Parts: sequence; structure tokens; C-alpha cells
Amino acid sequence: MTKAKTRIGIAGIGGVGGFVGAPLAAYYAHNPDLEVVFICKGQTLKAIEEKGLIFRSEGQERVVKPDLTSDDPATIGVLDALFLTTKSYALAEVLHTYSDCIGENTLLVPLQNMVHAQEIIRNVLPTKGKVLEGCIYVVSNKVAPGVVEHRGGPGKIVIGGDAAAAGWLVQAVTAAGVDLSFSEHIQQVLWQKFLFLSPVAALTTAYQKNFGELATAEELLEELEQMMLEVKELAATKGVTLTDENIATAKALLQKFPADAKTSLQLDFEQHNRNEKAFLIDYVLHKAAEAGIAVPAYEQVNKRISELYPVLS
Ligand SMILES: NC(=O)C1=CN([C@@H]2O[C@H](COP(=O)(O)OP(=O)(O)OC[C@H]3O[C@@H](n4cnc5c(N)ncnc54)[C@H](OP(=O)(O)O)[C@@H]3O)[C@@H](O)[C@H]2O)C=CC1
Ligand SMILES: CC(C)(CO)C(=O)C(=O)O
Repeated sequence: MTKAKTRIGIAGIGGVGGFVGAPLAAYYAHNPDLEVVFICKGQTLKAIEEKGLIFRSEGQERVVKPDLTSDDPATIGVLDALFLTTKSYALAEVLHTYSDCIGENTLLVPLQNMVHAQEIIRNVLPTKGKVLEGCIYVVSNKVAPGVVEHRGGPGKIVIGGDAAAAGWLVQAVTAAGVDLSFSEHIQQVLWQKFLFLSPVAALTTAYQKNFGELATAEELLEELEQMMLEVKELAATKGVTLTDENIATAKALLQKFPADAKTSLQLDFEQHNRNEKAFLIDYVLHKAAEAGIAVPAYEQVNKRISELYPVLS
């Protein structure tokens, strides 16, 4: 009897999905044992079917074609692992749509910028699949449907959860040249990233400042520190200890981005796109209220965003 192929899906071929999917599809092209499936829709699906995924990184461009590109759950079938790389607001919808592609043992790997992907996944799929929470350190953007540009950052993925279940995936993905590692302390990793991203995304949006402008605005840096302290207090209620050193590291990270770069939250508000505020800011406000923690800096920044963008927030 022939052994069934191992099947890895990537749902959402934008900045992050393209960054993860391109090396996987290239490395496993025509592989007898492992199949890579791009799950995408509309213009992106059409572009990749016609021309392949165009992926640019470090001055080089390559065109990759996965074994299958589809938006149809029946055609896709059951997957052994599924990277979830849509924006946070589309996560629940994707899980509903592709529920039939998720079996009891399918590894679900959310890479969104948030700390509660597991909660969202379990709301939609109470028992199906095995959740490996994760995050990615990269700047990679969709520049057109089916065209993704890796602009910087280490491109490092960290996942965690059931180590025994994750073993084969870590091996398969790293073999393709993707920097993916397993952490026994994934909650710590997720909150450490959130400690940077949530306040920085909020402040850049509220004050319409890019990374460089925020890094040199004394009064905003004080507000940044205050917001980080509020995240630290909230993390503690979840059993995660963030230290003053973590805060110093998060603040220093601000200098590592190109001065003229903007956070995607700021860009989404400016461009009147749907945005991830619910996951980056509102989450902190709600959970702090539930835990009885005061978060005045978050409240002030949230108020400013609501005044600036009354329709979008
Ligand atoms: N970009 C980055 O550098 C980083 C992003 N992140 C986080 O990663 C997540 C993804 O961000 P990013 O890659 O930038 O987002 P993008 O908007 O570039 O990509 C998301 C992709 O998901 C697709 N999508 C949405 N709904 C569906 C669906 N139902 N079925 C199939 N595909 C779907 C979108 O397709 P369509 O365009 O057709 O709607 C789009 O191509 C976010 O949470 C972000 O905060 C984290 C670190 C870095
Ligand atoms: C800061 C950045 C580009 C890198 O992680 C990001 O994730 C965002 O702006 O949402």
C-alpha cells in the first residue's frame, strides 16, 4: 500500500503567507511525500493559478507554484498542518470555511499578531485539530495579488504547544530553509512580541507618526513606557511574567525599523482598510476591565484613535 502524502496548507497568501509558503512550495515541488497547498481567494487565487506566486526577497525574485492552489474545501481535503496567515479578523471565518480540511490531528499554526489565537480557534473548533500557537518576526508585504515582497526582519517563526505533535512539522519546515523553532514557553514569546507591537501600533496610529518619528518624540516615549507597563500588568494576570528588561528590549526594538516605516495598523487606518485594532488595543481594554486593572494610557490612546477615525474604530 502506498503511504499518503503529508499535506501542509497555508491559508492566506499575503505578506506572511507568501513568506512562509514560497520556500515551502519551492523546496517540496514534485516531492513524492509532501504536498504544499495554498489556500487563497479572488484575485490572489487567479494570479497564482495563472503565474505562480512571485516572491521577492533580498533583491531576488522567484516564482513558485505549489502542488495545489484553491479556495474549495472539497478540493483541498484534509490537511496534516495548516498555517493560518490571514489578518486576525479573518481567522474565525477561515476556520469556519475550511473546517472540513481540519481533522482530529491537523496541526493549526496561527501566526497573527495577537495573544489569544488559541481562544478564537477553540471558539470555532472546540475540539478539532491541535493548536500550535506561534508568531513571526518579519516585515513582508503583499504588493499586488500573488506578489509578495520580504522587506526585512529576521524572518523567524516561533511555535509552541504539543512538542511531540509538532516535531515532524518543525523538521519539514526547517528543511525548506524557513527559520522555525519550537519554544516550551510560547505564551512568554507571544506576550513579549505583544509588549512591543500593541503599544507601538496604537501610538503610531493615534499620533500619526512613523517609527522614526515615534522613536524621537520624548513625550510619546513616556506614553509608550506607560502602555508597556500596562501590558506587563495584564500579562501577569495570564501567568506571564514580563520583566523591566523585556520592556527595555521592546523599546530598543523601535530603532531597528526603518525610520520611514509605518505599522500595519497605522497604514490600515490611513487607507480606510479593515484593521486589527480589536486584537491589538480593544483586547487589552476588555481584558484589563475584566481583571480590574487600570489602563489609563491605553484608554487615552484609544480615545484619540476613535476621535481621529470615528467610522473605523
Ligand atoms: N506583514 C508582516 O510583515 C507581518 C504581519 N504579521 C501579522 O500576520 C497576519 C497576516 O498579516 P499580513 O500577511 O500582513 O496580511 P495580508 O493582508 O498581507 O495577507 C492576508 C491574506 O489573507 C487572505 N485572506 C483573507 N481571508 C481569506 C479567506 N477567507 N480565504 C483565503 N485567504 C484569505 C487575504 O486575501 P485577500 O487579499 O484576497 O483578502 C490576504 O492575501 C496579521 O495578523 C499581521 O498582524 C505579523 C508579523 C509581520
Ligand atoms: C511591526 C511589524 C511590521 C513587524 O512585526 C508588524 O507586524 C505590524 O506593523 O503589524
